[in-house]
Amino acid sequence: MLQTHDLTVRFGGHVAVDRVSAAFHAGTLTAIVGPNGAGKTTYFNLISGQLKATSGSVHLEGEDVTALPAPLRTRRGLGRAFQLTQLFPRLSVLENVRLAVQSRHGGAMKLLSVWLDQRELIDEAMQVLQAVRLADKAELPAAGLPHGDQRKLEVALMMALDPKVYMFDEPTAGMSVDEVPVILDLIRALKERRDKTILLVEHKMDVVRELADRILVLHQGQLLADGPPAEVMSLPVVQSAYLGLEVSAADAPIEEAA
Ligand SMILES: Nc1ncnc2c1ncn2[C@@H]1O[C@H](COP(=O)(O)OP(=O)(O)OP(=O)(O)O)[C@@H](O)[C@H]1O
Repeated sequence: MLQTHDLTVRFGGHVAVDRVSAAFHAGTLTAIVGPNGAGKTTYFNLISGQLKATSGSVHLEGEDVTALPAPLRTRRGLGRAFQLTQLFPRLSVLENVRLAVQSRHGGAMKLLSVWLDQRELIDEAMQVLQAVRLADKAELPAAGLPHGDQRKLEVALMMALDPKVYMFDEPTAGMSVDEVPVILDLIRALKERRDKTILLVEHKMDVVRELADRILVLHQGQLLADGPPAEVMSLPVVQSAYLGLEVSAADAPIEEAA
């Protein structure tokens, strides 16, 4: 289980994420929605360790990981789609994914011969590339991929690490219409496995409605609503937030509105 407790970050006087408490369970896909600037990406950054919290905590499987830097949180099983800056741009697509597969296997592969190591790692990396439909671009340098393919590569790298918690931040943004279903199918397949905790920041409400077991609404850094999709989306306070009307979590507590 992943938990945030009163998670908060301030940038000067601005509180971008404001005492957000929530728990995320394996087998559940939670969509995090909210208007632009609501704090969704910042909340992700606090969970993954890209940003240091001003106060509050993040727990993974009962362990307090709040003080851990991002790479150590990754090792504990928190998977955040890689940013392009974290790739090896001159290495091929396949090499990048192979390195991610290798880092997941860690010491376990040492027992095998070097040749077997390489063969198995490459086979596994190719399977991941097939899943995201990038196998035909395996030999190209990562930096040369068009935008949609780079987004697929980000997902491929996360899959190669096979974390306990998958965090997708607008995974289909900037993709062409024929590429979007590839990523959505993958997320659907992950969900069907029932053993992964999936967090999805997504603006497209049709995607959210189809995939989410639960919706968490952020508004001005605060948790405005948290619950099953139909229930949450029908709340007047949520509709107001989406229409951009003046509203705050304090004006309409979720308990009263539900
Ligand atoms: N490093 C930073 N320094 C200062 N302000 C920041 C920083 N990161 C985020 N913010 C501010 O925090 C607020 C929340 O931003 P965030 O990107 O998390 O929103 P979001 O909900 O993901 O928005 P969008 O849907 O547009 O991506 C915004 O007002 C943003 O300007």
